[in-house]
Amino acid sequence: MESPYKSIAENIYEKGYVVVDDFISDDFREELLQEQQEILAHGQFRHAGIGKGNEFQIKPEIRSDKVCWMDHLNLTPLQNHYWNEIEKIREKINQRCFLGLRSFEAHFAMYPPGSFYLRHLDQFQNVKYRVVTTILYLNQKWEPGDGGALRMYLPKCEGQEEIMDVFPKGGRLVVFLSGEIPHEVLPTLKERVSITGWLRDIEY
Ligand SMILES: O=C(O)CCC(=O)C(=O)O
Ligand SMILES: [Fe+2]
Repeated sequence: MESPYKSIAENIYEKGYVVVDDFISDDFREELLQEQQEILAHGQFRHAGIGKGNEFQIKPEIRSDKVCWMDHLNLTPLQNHYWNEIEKIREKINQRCFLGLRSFEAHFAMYPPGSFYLRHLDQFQNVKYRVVTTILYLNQKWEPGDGGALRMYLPKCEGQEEIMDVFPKGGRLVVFLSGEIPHEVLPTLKERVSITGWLRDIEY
């Protein structure tokens, strides 16, 4: 079988996004979820905001998730394993797409019941170093009735868009071009846990 990393890079090159099921094993997903729950229990999650630097604002009417950033200089063993998986994607994307990706940033995200994130692009308006978004879902089970889909607006010819809804099924990885694919998180009925990361064209 073709390596998932190479196939991710090929899909990013051809269409700008890809959804990969079972990107990680169920054991690894469960361990990451447990780590997230411990961090949450220690009160280390914060209300997420929008914008960068002086533009940063907490706006619950736009996004109502909570996040905990990973520290790339101080990763736990599990976070390091996750980082290494993303590193393999970074290498393949650079080889195939010449995007000059140099670094990565990531946070755990937790959407409490009733929360959402309205339509947006992941590139900031003032600084555009986020080039590729990666989202890995950690919930054990997800039913369509639980809501919380990631809705992507895929650009088509003549300004048209195609809507694609992706459920946050555990172990599923979604990768897309941060500056090109608008997306939103539809209101979730259940606690929704993920790791969101961005491959960047700047050094640490
Ligand atoms: O969790 C998701 O499905 C998307 C999250 C997102 O769009 C973001 O954090 O920028
Ligand atoms: Fe986003």
